[in-house]
Amino acid sequence: MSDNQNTQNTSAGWGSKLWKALNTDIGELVGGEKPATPQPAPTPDTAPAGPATTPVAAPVAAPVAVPSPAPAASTSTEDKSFWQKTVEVLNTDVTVLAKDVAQASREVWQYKLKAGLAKTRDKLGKELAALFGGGQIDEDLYEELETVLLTADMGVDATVHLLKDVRQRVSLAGLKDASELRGALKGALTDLIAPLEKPLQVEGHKPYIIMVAGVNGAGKTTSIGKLAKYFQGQGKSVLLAAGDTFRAAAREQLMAWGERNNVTVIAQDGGDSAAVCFDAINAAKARGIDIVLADTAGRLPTQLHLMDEIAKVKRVIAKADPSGPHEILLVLDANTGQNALQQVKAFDDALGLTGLVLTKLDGTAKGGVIAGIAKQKAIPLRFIGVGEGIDDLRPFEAKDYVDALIE
Ligand SMILES: Nc1nc2c(ncn2[C@@H]2O[C@H](COP(=O)(O)OP(=O)(O)OP(=O)(O)O)[C@@H](O)[C@H]2O)c(=O)[nH]1
Repeated sequence: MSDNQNTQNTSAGWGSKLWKALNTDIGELVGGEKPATPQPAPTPDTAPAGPATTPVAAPVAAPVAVPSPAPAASTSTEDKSFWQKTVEVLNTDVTVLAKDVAQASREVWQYKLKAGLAKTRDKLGKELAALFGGGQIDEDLYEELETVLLTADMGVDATVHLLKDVRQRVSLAGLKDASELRGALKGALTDLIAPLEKPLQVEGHKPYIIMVAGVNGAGKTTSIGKLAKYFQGQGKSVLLAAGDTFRAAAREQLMAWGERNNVTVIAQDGGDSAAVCFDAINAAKARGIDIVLADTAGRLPTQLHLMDEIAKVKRVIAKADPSGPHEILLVLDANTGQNALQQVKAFDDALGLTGLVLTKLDGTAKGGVIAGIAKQKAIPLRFIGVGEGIDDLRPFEAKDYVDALIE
């Protein structure tokens, strides 16, 4: 008999025994006497110490500990292995289930990303399809490729870089046919934007203070709501600082969101942004909160007094916690295209950015701007947004992005 058959037979024996255990009382199962009065059902981590009459409940949803110390002296070796096997199977199933859920969630995101990038892909894709349709690779083709990349908002520097890289790939691999350029372009683009892929690790500080900045309407407040949900999903506790004291609706927006999701929001009537952030950090310390997400009012880089004001918010945060802020995120609206590069530079000069969030990729054909950002200065692109839904913001992954952009 093969090992496989052996395992199946043993499992079948165990399975029918488990079925019996679930449906009959344990007293009968282990050969003991039927009790006069009902006893609580055994659970895997207590093991059968005696008879019971209540059927065992449905499998638990969290990993189960193997019985320890060893089950009661009266339990036979066979019973011990029966319960150990039960525990093993329950644990295995939960692990498999968790993997399935993670895989399904990844597939949903890849679908959303693809749908979100449809506008950019339709434009870029159609033009590239015409270019890569067939024929020889020649100078005319490179020129046309240059135009296509520029119109997808990649910017001059990134376009020059990509063309140089594509040419190298063509000559190294001895490519001749235009259809082979697609792979070369995907490779060059992935390599260019890969340095932006550095997921945010909220570890090492408690609270971990994340300050959020950006121009008006970029999606700061909405992104904070989405991020709070994202971090809650990772088992972290979150507190929000309604530091956008300029736009009253921003505070209400944040408070409504906090109420719905059971997240504390620190806000003040009037008051200044720095004071709200200061209070929020102290409240988070007192409550043992893991993450503080601090909103700020929208401002243009040309409004110098407002750029000074946001630098002050950063300094005041450092007064509440000398190690903070631990992350300074700039939220960019993808619709702004190449303009985003100036915003990155100005906010980086004022605050020293540690990460970027690119929102509204779903509403624009300017998704190529990521290449321009990567070429200018590879500040990690922590998250990208492809919709208004709460789950429409996720960590940036270069390969997924390029796959969704160039089919
Ligand atoms: N389609 C789409 N809309 C988004 C996305 N992110 C944010 N929005 C929308 O953009 C609009 C502005 O978002 P807010 O979060 O209010 O922007 P803000 O930066 O806080 O605005 P100010 O406080 O005025 O500076 C809202 O209608 C959001 O729903 C996204 O990824 N896709």
